[in-house]
Amino acid sequence: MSDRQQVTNARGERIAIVAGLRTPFAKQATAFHGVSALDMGKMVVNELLSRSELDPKLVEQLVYGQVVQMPAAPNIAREIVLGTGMDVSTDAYSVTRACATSFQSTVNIAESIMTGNIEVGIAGGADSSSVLPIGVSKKLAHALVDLTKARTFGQKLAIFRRLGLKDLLPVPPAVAEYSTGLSMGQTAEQMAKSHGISRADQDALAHRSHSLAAETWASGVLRNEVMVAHVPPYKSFIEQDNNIRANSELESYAKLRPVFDRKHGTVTAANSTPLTDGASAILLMSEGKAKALGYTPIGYIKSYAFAAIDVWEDMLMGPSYATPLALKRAGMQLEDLTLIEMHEAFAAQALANMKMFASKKFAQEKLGQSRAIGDIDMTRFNVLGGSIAYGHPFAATGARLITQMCNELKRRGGGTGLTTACAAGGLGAAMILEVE
Ligand SMILES: CC(=O)SCCNC(=O)CCNC(=O)[C@H](O)C(C)(C)COP(=O)(O)OP(=O)(O)OC[C@H]1O[C@@H](n2cnc3c(N)ncnc32)[C@H](O)[C@@H]1OP(=O)(O)O
Repeated sequence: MSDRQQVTNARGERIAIVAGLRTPFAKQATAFHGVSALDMGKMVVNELLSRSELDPKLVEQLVYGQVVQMPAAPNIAREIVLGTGMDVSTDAYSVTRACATSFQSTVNIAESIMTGNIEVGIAGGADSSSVLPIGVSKKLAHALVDLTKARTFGQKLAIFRRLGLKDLLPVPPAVAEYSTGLSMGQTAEQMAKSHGISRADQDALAHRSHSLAAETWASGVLRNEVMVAHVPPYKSFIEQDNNIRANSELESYAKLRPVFDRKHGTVTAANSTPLTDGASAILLMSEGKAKALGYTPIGYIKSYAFAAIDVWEDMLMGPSYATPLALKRAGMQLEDLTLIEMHEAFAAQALANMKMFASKKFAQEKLGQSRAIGDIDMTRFNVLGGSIAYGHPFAATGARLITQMCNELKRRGGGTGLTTACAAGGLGAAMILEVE
């Protein structure tokens, strides 16, 4: 089998990213408080269709994802189709790959186009940290099921007697690994310690992220890819990401106390992504269809790869495993890339991955290759700032990275760009995009 990946349909046409759009990203319980991921998903898909002036009937498939699932609407993709002006016959299904979910939905649509099953599709993802499926304790859930079977008052009373007061408390979903119980922040702490990532370096990366993102917003370039979101019940709107700190002082980062290891830790609110609400979407077509409909694509998918590693150690190291695969499949080396965009879950995680990109030892021992992935040139890395500043509505981030990369490459006159993300479950995603 060849290492190279042919990201085309049977006619040899590339997979075109015709347009990408997102809502502004808002910190938990701020502008999108009370607005579900589904509602944000509907907003962004509606606006994408309207801005693209595309007849919704032409969209043959919509693949969408949400990391924090809402039990009331488990197939968010189909609800988006039914809740927007889309044709009811548009096929729709939902996927999850934790923080790399919209990489996955993009690949699903791309693969549907590659096989010739469809010519036009929409991918994306949305998450809300403000509208959550707040659950009940295991004991209460057990009792509630038993109650439906109890016939007599005495049987019902006996079931209630099994419960203590604390069993009645609501249980919010944890941002933690199911199999290890470790929170993402604890994993970031673990990675900072095992890879010797200092607090100062983490704060400096976070500060860089905010400064670049603030400059990017000030330049106006994000207006093309970030919609103004009118927030139900339509008395307010949000037009810009609200986590970004313009003119923040690096000294103020150093003052914060670590969150996940209060005594010996280095991971703080400033060098972590915040809990965020937001949605994104991408319109994909075969190159021929895009041309026939008169669109100029913003980019094409050159290669992609997913990887999976252990969850007990270095769980957020996915980019260091997925990137070499995507590079190999594109027939490229890291230094050939015009730009690199890595999801910053935590500064410690991004810095540990950057360190492993440069490590020959890591390449030999973990990847079975003699050469390091490559040194990251900071003038090409997260040039518009990263997730620490923009925020990270889990399922929406991949599509943000892809769209932002295509548009930035275009502004620079074209080239190739890597987008990569770590994800819970020890997963990693990487996609190389080419722009003319
Ligand atoms: C694959 C993956 O992507 S894994 C990642 C998944 N995502 C996560 O796990 C989310 C991680 N993040 C979190 O859980 C939360 O954001 C936390 C726990 C780190 C912080 O939560 P909170 O304490 O609610 O953050 P909050 O925004 O209130 O900030 C705390 C303080 O730090 C301050 N602060 C935050 N950022 C900065 C900054 N850049 N500079 C200076 N001060 C800052 C805030 O102003 C606030 O100060 P105050 O208490 O005086 O008001």
